[in-house]
Amino acid sequence: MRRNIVLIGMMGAGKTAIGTELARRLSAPFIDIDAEIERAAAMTIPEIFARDGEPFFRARESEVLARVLAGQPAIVSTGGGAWMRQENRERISAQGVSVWLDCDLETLWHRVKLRPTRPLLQTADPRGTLERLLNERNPVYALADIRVPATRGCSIDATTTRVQEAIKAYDPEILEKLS
Ligand SMILES: Nc1ncnc2c1ncn2[C@@H]1O[C@H](COP(=O)(O)OP(=O)(O)O)[C@@H](O)[C@H]1O
Ligand SMILES: O=C(O)C1=C[C@@H](OP(=O)(O)O)[C@@H](O)[C@H](O)C1
Ligand SMILES: [Mg+2]
Repeated sequence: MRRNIVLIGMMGAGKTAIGTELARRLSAPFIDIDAEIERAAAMTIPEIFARDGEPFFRARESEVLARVLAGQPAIVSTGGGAWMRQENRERISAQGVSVWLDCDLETLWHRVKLRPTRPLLQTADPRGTLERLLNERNPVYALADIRVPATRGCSIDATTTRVQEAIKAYDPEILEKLS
């Protein structure tokens, strides 16, 4: 049954911020998959990448996502790479509505450049890495049920309103299941 709202998109697109605000407005549970992984591992995401590597992180990410999607209906914010795995996409599509926060490179870079919390960007050329990932991932993000533009001009508030309206147009019943 499709009963979760699942935010997908690049690092810095606003999945955590918009998910938090959407859940507040709907009085619905909010779950951030990265935060759940950190809680379960009692380590931060950079620590998990440094100690156990990306394949280990991806395996934990899929496990946590499956558990969360099967739990109470919720607003779920994924990490940017979660949607890249087919098994994750299939689970999300079976148990929720996927919402892609589509954001341009300049905006993403502006938001993530000062934060050391994203291990994939700890490279010699982080902006180039972000651009490469964006170009690789955008065609896959485009498979989402709903696309919402999330560029620099739109505040968290305005983007959340757009997400709400897009979900209402796509499947009004899912909002009822959440509240
Ligand atoms: N629409 C927006 N307008 C302004 N700032 C935003 C917007 N969306 C996100 N941010 C800010 O950008 C940063 C990254 O957002 P975050 O929600 O962590 O992105 P993600 O979870 O997709 O990586 C945060 O500091 C957040 O407050
Ligand atoms: O894009 C990615 O592969 C990742 C995005 C991060 O989450 P955010 O998208 O919330 O930054 C986090 O899961 C990890 O650093 C990997
Ligand atoms: Mg996030």
